[in-house]
Amino acid sequence: MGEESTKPPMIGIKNLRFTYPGIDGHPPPGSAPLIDDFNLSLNAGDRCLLVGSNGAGKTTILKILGGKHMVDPEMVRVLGRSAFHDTSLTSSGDLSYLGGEWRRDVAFAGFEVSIQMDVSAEKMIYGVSGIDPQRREELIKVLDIDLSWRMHKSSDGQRRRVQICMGLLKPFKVLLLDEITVDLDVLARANLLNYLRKECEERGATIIYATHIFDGLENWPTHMVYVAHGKLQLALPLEKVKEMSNLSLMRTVESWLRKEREEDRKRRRERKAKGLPEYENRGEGTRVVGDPAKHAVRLINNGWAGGRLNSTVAGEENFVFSSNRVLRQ
Ligand SMILES: Nc1ncnc2c1ncn2[C@@H]1O[C@H](COP(=O)(O)OP(=O)(O)OP(=O)(O)O)[C@@H](O)[C@H]1O
Repeated sequence: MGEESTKPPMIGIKNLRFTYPGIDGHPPPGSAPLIDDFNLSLNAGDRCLLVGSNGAGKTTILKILGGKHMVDPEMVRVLGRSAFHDTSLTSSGDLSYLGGEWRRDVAFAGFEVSIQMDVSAEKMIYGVSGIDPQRREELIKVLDIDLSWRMHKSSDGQRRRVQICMGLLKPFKVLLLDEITVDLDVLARANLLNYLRKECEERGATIIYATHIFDGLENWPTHMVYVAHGKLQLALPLEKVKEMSNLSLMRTVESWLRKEREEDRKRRRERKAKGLPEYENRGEGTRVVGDPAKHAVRLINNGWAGGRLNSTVAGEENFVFSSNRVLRQ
């Protein structure tokens, strides 16, 4: 992907290695990296499907690219810049990340807002300043948004359309989509996919889309990236994937995941036969602090910024939720 091009890639990942940090910002001792030896390069116009089984590391990779997790700036470049360190990438709208959370970090009324508050779709969408009115009208039409929808009373699909619209208002150069079309109806999803294809073909935008849903995607991507256990398994142009397999995209991915599961099972059986634990230690992102003989506390990195998550873990005692400087929402 892009090896033959002389232009710098829109997205460049080089020897990426990442472990979720413990409370002190360091990986838990003895843990294997969650993402390891990951390399990928994407050019303008590329539309890349990121596939893999649950827990493979897709969201983690997208969050790293979206500047939400800190890594060595040389490992991940977006538009030639480090997404974590160069916050102007996201504030300018050049880099847009759309994930499953009901939150948009667009500058609306000057701060991050929840998309579930008592406010109209119109206020949300028109509250973003510096937007080309023609682009805004087109997005409202593509996503078939009724501007009078009240966000706290909308359906999940309606709210999702507004969220997607807000994420696309600025003419992004790189768009990271973490399965956000699950709530959309068939028409909204098809229209959105067409719009995104057009953005790549006409404006040279680059998109990575992590998904488990292959409806309407048969000829949508230009590239396929398959990740398993945080490691890159395949990164190929779509036509190469089609040469390798005459199955549909969904069946092709299914066959990869089946093979992966069989290999996992075999590996676990072998580990067990050797008297080793079935599962390797990949690090939980938790760490015990204090004197265990007294009242040691297990600190949990829950991936949320401080004070934003009100939650308890039923049945667990001596647990303290905390956040970490190197993780952003
Ligand atoms: N904040 C966190 N701290 C520690 N570990 C985490 C954190 N978030 C995710 N993980 C772990 O990282 C691994 C990869 O998770 P990730 O969400 O990237 O997978 P995914 O491929 O997106 O999965 P899915 O298809 O289920 O969305 C999982 O084993 C998960 O438990």
